[in-house]
Amino acid sequence: MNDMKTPDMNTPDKADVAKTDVAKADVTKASVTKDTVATGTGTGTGTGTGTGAADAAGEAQPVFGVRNLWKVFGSKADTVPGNAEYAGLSQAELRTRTGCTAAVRDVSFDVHKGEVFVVMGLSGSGKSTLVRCLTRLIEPTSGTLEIDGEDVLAMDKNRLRELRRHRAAMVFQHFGLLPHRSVLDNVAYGLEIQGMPKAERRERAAAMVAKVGLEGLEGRRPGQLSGGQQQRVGLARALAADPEVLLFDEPFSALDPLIRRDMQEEVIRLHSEEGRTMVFITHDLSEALRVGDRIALMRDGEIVQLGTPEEIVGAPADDYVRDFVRDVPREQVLTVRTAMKPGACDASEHPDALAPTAVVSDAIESVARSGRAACVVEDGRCLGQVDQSALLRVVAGLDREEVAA
Ligand SMILES: Nc1ncnc2c1ncn2[C@@H]1O[C@H](COP(=O)(O)OP(=O)(O)OP(=O)(O)O)[C@@H](O)[C@H]1O
Repeated sequence: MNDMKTPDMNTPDKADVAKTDVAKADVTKASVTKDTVATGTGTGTGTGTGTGAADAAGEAQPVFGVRNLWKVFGSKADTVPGNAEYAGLSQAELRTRTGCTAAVRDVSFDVHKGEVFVVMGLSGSGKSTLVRCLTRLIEPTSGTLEIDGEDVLAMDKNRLRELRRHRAAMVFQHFGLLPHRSVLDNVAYGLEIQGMPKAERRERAAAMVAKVGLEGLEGRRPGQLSGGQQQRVGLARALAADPEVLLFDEPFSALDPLIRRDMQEEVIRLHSEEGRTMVFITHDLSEALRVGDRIALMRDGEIVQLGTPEEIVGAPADDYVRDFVRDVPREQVLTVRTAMKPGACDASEHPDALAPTAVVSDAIESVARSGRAACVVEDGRCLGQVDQSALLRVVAGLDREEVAA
C-alpha cells in the first residue's frame, strides 16, 4: 500500500526537489502520531503554531546549547571563522580563496529536552559534520558547545568517553553490529564495555530487544536478520546504555520504504513512551516532517530555517525553503490553530469542537460532514472558528491578511 515517493534530498537538483511527493496518507499519520507525542511528553515548539504550552518548559532546559559553531576543513581552517572578508563567499569561492571547506558555518541553536530535533539538508550541506561536532567525534573549529550547561569543548578524554557512552549515543546508518555475536550479545556489548556484570547486562539487553520488537530473535546472528531488524538491534544497543540523547545519523536511509516507515514509527513510539531527546539527521523531507518536533534546514553549512514542521511548511524563510516544501500537502501539516479565525464564540457547548493541534485535513472532514463552521477548543475554552473558506485558504497557501486585503 505504500506508494510513498521519498523526497530524496541527496540530489542537489532543484528539478528533483520539485518532484518531491509526500503522499497524503504519510503525513496525516505523522501529524496524528506527533500530536500524541507532543502532548504526552511536553515536546514541540510551536511559536504560536504548534504545541504552545509544552514549549516554555522545553525551552527552559536545553540539552545541547550551540553558539556560533564552525567546522572548517583545511590547513588554514582557523583563519575562516569570523573573518569578514570570507563571510559572503560561497563554498566554492571560499575553497578557491583559502583551500578550506566550511562544513558548518556560524550555527547557533538549542536542542530542547524531550524533543526530536531533525537536521535536514541536501548531501554536503553539513548535517553529519554538525551532529558529529556535538560529541566532538569531529572537533569544532570555533564556537561554544554545552550539554546540560557543561562545556563540551573543555571535556578531557575520559569525560568525552563518558559523554559518548552514557549521555549522547549515536545510532549509525551502518549498524556496526558484530557479525559473530548473537543479537542479545550485540545489544549487551556496550554494557560489557561499561563493565556491567554479565547477568545484569543480559537482562537489560533482553529488555531492550523486546522493546524494539525483536523478542524471539535473541539468539540469531546479524547475518540472519533483515536490514530493518538489524537497524532495530542497533537501536536496542544504543537504548541499552540509557543515554540522555540519541543521535541518529541517517539511520534508515539504507532501508526499503516499507521497513523505513516501520522504523520511523518505532522512533515515534519510543519517543512517546520515553520522552527521550533525539537528534535525527535526514535528507528526506517526509521523514523530517514525520518524526521531527523541530527541523533545522541546512544549506552550505548554515541553518537557513529552524522551526516546527508547520512553520517550515507554512512560513518558509526564503525561496530555497519554499522550493523544498512546495509539494508537501499543506493540509496534512498545518493545524487548525493556524487556519482558524480567532475569537471565542458565545455558545456554552461545542459539540463539533476541534483541538487546535488537529491538522487541517481532519478539520475539512469534520466541517464537510456537519456543513457548518467548527469551534477550536482548548481546555474547554473556545479559541476561534474554522469554516470552509478558512480551510480552503490554508490549502491554497493564502494567509489571512492576503485574503482580508
Ligand atoms: N574530512 C573532511 N575533509 C574535508 N572536507 C570534508 C570532510 N568531511 C566533510 N567534508 C565536507 O564538508 C561538507 C559537509 O559534509 P557533511 O558530510 O557534513 O554533509 P552532509 O550534509 O552530512 O552530507 P551527506 O548527506 O551526503 O552525508 C561537504 O562539502 C564535505 O565534502
